[in-house]
Amino acid sequence: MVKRVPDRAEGVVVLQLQKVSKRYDRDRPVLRDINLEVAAGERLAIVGGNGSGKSSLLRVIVGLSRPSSGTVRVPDGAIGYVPERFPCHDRMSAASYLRHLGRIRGLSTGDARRRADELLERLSLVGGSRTPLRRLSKGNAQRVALAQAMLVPPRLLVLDEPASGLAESVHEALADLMREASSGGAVVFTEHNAAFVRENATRICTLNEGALKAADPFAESERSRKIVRVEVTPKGPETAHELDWANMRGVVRTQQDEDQVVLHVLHEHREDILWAALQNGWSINTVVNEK
Ligand SMILES: Nc1ncnc2c1ncn2[C@@H]1O[C@H](COP(=O)(O)OP(=O)(O)OP(=O)(O)O)[C@@H](O)[C@H]1O
Repeated sequence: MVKRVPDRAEGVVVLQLQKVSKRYDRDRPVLRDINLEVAAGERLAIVGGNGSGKSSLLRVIVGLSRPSSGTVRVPDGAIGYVPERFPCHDRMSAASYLRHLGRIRGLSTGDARRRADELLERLSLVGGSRTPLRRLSKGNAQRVALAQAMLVPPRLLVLDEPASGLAESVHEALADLMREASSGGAVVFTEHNAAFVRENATRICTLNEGALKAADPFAESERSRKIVRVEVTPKGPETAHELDWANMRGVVRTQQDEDQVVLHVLHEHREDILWAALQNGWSINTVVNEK
């Protein structure tokens, strides 16, 4: 059952799940008796392994999938949703698509155009806003998906792995949009990029065996696991390939330090990261244990 929460005041609960379970066919439940409250101002990250049910939970929240049992209460205002893969096979350009959607969502033609242009500029759509949707790369389609979710300020913004498919150069713009959304509502997102979660979530929950628990697994993993500091530099613009270090498995944090990139890497992934650097024409300057 899906109900609407009428209260629009700041700080109040905008999303509430009560004993929500989901099973596909006769399989064992993907979600079991999930209770969750998210208040305005929060940016909640749901983390968990592959297949743990994160996307299923988000689809239940936005109403694309019905819970097998339990109640989902959503806010009265707009809900913005960005799926893991944004299907865009249309010949329409990104700008026209967003303008049309803006009109459908109640904006005037001028406001829809201005908001679409502003969002595409903030998200640095590569190739320009006149490119037909079906010619967009996955990362650029993801930028249009984010823009459509933010056309009208959503009361609840739901993002399925927003950073993973996006170039690191756009992560700050993404984080900015998430802060903007949580200033007037709440954000719920899933993400495999640990550094992005740590920097942008105000709260973290883990999904495991269908159960949702409050946790900060990254703080815990950093306390209990060995971190290695690896400093790398590209050998030269012609020889080194650009690498998306922050999205690599085992990298918990990255920093730019003049011309070198400082990587904080989980010890067990150290060899993979060093191998990736060497394979892609990067020099390894330092490798030291952090503790
Ligand atoms: N429409 C569906 N019909 C049947 N089974 C499904 C459906 N959608 C998801 N599942 C199954 O439910 C389980 C959870 O899938 P889900 O995509 O929600 O996990 P996830 O945590 O988002 O995974 P990932 O991190 O790999 O994206 C998986 O076993 C998946 O195969």
